Amino acid sequence: MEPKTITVLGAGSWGTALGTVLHSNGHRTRLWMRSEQQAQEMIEQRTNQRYLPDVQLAREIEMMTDPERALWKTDAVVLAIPTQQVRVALQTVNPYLSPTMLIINVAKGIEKKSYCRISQIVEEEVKGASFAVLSGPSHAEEVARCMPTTLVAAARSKQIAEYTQDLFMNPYLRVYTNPDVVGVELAGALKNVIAFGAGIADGIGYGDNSRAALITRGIAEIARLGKQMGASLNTFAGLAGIGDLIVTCTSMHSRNRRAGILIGQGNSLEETLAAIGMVVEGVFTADAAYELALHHHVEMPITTAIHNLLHCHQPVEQVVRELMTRQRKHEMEEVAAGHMIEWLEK
Ligand SMILES: NC(=O)c1ccc[n+]([C@@H]2O[C@H](COP(=O)([O-])OP(=O)(O)OC[C@H]3O[C@@H](n4cnc5c(N)ncnc54)[C@H](O)[C@@H]3O)[C@@H](O)[C@H]2O)c1
Ligand SMILES: O=P(O)(O)OC[C@H](O)CO
Repeated sequence: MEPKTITVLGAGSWGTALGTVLHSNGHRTRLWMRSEQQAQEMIEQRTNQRYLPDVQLAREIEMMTDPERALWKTDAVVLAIPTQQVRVALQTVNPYLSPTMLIINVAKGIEKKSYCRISQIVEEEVKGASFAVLSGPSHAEEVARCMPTTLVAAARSKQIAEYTQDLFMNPYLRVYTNPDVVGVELAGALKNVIAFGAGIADGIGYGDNSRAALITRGIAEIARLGKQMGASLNTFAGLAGIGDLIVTCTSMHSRNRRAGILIGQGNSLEETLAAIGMVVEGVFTADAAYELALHHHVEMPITTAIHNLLHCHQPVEQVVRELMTRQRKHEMEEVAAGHMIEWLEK
């Protein structure tokens, strides 16, 4: 691929890490951020001390706060902004976007109140924009250190998915394509809620059995909602689905898991978010996920439990007891629905 000009909106941990990837792939890379002070520090120190310390940033990566300069003749715009801020950020830069620019979202969440996925926010805010989503098991701390990582680039058009794949793919970052935008977006957003729950279980002092249960039953309920919303079930068995859920439920890099651990240890939500100091998407998406489940008449017991814990202030012990003592169930949906599988009479 010919070198392109790429603007990353948001210089947190993920935006900065992806900036290093794009630069090492030979693209002209610009990082746009709100804070003049942060931009100056990054220009002078060639590091992102707050969000990704100890990672050296190449001299050629440009840091800036002026949206007009950041978006001047750019080929693609990477949205690396926390979900709840994406709309306002797009409104800020909108006058400088052009219809030829591809918008690639890398944030993982669902907007509160509107219950919009990011592709829907982009559709509303930037009419006619081409869109792709890049997701999968990928902690910034490892990608920025060139540790082998796999991702999924999803777009409705094969050409856009492959263009996104080519922009990011390199010997340490392997990117697959997928046509299922809805599935990839939902998988990335909803796994954060489950990972927050897995962290809570760890914080309480529960063991590996509990974590495995949350991962397995977590992907089952994510896929159930996804299917109802038109996603492909295969997506949930892939990198953006079970792959990302595994890494987020098990890694000490995970902001969602670490936040859950602090809650499980008895800290308040306020203390927890302040201690993490970066976005904990699962906390903000839990609400929207709960509402979507209600709207689509889909059972999502773990997500509901997290929602109740966060918003109905139910004590953790009560939430766990309620989850474990629900009505007994079949594991397979087909059996639960009375289809397939012949049981022996005795
Ligand atoms: N960190 C990771 O490893 C990782 C990996 C994959 C996906 N993601 C996703 O990427 C998104 C960003 O996560 P992160 O970890 O980089 O978050 P972060 O908390 O490290 O950084 C967020 C950045 O966005 C900036 N920001 C917030 N509101 C803004 C606005 N209105 N305009 C401009 N900038 C704004 C903040 O100043 C900050 O620099 C999240 O949705 C997250 O789920 C993160
Ligand atoms: O650190 P987290 O929990 O926000 O997760 C980051 C990525 O989504 C992992 O793939």
